[in-house]
Amino acid sequence: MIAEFVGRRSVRHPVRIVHLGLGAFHRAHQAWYTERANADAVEGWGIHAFTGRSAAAAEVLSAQDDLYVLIERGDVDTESIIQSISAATDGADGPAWRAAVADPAVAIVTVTVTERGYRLSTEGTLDLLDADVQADIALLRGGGRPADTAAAVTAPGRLVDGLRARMLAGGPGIAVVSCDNLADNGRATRESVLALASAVDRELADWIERTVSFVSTMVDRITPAATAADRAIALAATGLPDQTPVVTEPFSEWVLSGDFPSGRPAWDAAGARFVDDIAPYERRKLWLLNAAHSLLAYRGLAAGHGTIAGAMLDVDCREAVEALWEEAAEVLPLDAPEMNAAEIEAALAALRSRFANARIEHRLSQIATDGSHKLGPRIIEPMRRRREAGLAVGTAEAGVLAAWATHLADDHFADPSAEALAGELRGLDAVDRAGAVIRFLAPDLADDGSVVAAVAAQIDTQRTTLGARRP
Ligand SMILES: NC(=O)c1ccc[n+]([C@@H]2O[C@H](COP(=O)([O-])OP(=O)(O)OC[C@H]3O[C@@H](n4cnc5c(N)ncnc54)[C@H](O)[C@@H]3O)[C@@H](O)[C@H]2O)c1
Ligand SMILES: O=P(O)(O)OC[C@@H](O)[C@@H](O)[C@H](O)[C@H](O)CO
Repeated sequence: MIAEFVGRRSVRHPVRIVHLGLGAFHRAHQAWYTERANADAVEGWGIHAFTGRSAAAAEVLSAQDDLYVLIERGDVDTESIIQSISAATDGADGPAWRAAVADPAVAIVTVTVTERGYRLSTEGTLDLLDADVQADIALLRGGGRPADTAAAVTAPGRLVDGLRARMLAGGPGIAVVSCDNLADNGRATRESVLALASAVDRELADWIERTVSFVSTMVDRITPAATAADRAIALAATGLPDQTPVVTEPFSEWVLSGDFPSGRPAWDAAGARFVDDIAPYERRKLWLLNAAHSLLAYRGLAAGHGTIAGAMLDVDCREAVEALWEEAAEVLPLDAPEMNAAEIEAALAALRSRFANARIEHRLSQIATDGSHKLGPRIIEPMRRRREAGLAVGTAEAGVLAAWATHLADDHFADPSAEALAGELRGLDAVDRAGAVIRFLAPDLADDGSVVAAVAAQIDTQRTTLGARRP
């Protein structure tokens, strides 16, 4: 262990939460809520965190006694050392994963594996044609003693694998809590897990239906990737040579809906809210914050900006964001106790200030990744709601799809699921590009001529505007 970390831990809580996807966001959000809930608890909750794709994050954290520095960055930085993670392991370690999920003391599995990690098709169901999903089904059908076999590749595969180990061990009920930016993320996780489990073993699928609760959540805390400068700041503030500090904004929100059959930490004491219906909260967040992030990513990159705060200084981008918010607000559901026009105005006021925080360097290139998985819940859903309500297609919403089409056709992009579409887009005129993008993201809207026309018009307008701005 790195010498400076020796003796810095004051407590190691027993593991009662397993996490899949050991990234920055988990450590800024769920681990932070758990840390705060543990502060006043007689019995604390420890997290055993598993990586999603590579072993690196677990190796680095283990070498630091599973401690890290959280830098909350507002007008000034506030650093704290987080101790709620009790162990960190490579998610490809099948036996360790199964043992962790099967442990009867474990009551919760939290998940942050990115939108793409759920392996959903554009219809929002598990993509059974995905080669990795097929490989997981074959692996899990292979039988043998689960403790000995290799790890599943996909997140749904890993969940099914872990839950099967729990079933075989006669384990009690457990809550699976998705913390990714998907619409109705609990239902999406449940359906993916059940689809995969059913393809493996009917008895297992029945056990999951009876025993496992899938909790839906709205999660919010802007957490960009940390930099080398942040490592130096963590060292200066704490004396710890943290190789993996986390930088986040002071704001945070967590709304949860669902059952915890084997208990949970007092996350509510740390500010989380438990509600009956997640939809109003999740739509408010996806349609306002995340939608605006995607707008700024594609339009901001095209205009030469690097960060959210930088793009918000650009009048064209800022006006487009305000227009997008107006379009979304017209169809936001107002049927939760705290959800009314005043609450939406308050959320927008907070967003204007959060997006302007230039000390949070949220790279547009990070947000621009995997648009094919992000634009459905962020842009297509509110656009669909507007059409269902008989409203005109929002020009700002259409503008995000136009900017994405241009991004795919002209720029380097990071979105493996959109590679075929990008090839198709090159060389098409605006109307055909718009049609291809809509057919890809929302086949049900492809016959809506107004949608295609609005996106095509935005492709032309953005080309002209950007052309005029170039020196
Ligand atoms: N960063 C934020 O501001 C923020 C805020 C709210 C929600 N989130 C959610 O958390 C997710 C992760 O964000 P982050 O900042 O921790 O990113 P990160 O890059 O720091 O970590 C991503 C984690 O997901 C895993 N992962 C990536 N692709 C995967 C795949 N295909 N299958 C399984 N695991 C995979 C990685 O191994 C890693 O553990 C986001 O995609 C989003 O859904 C992030
Ligand atoms: O994290 P992603 O890749 O799903 O999306 C990028 C951002 O829009 C997102 O991370 C927000 O910062 C976050 O959802 C804020 O709570």
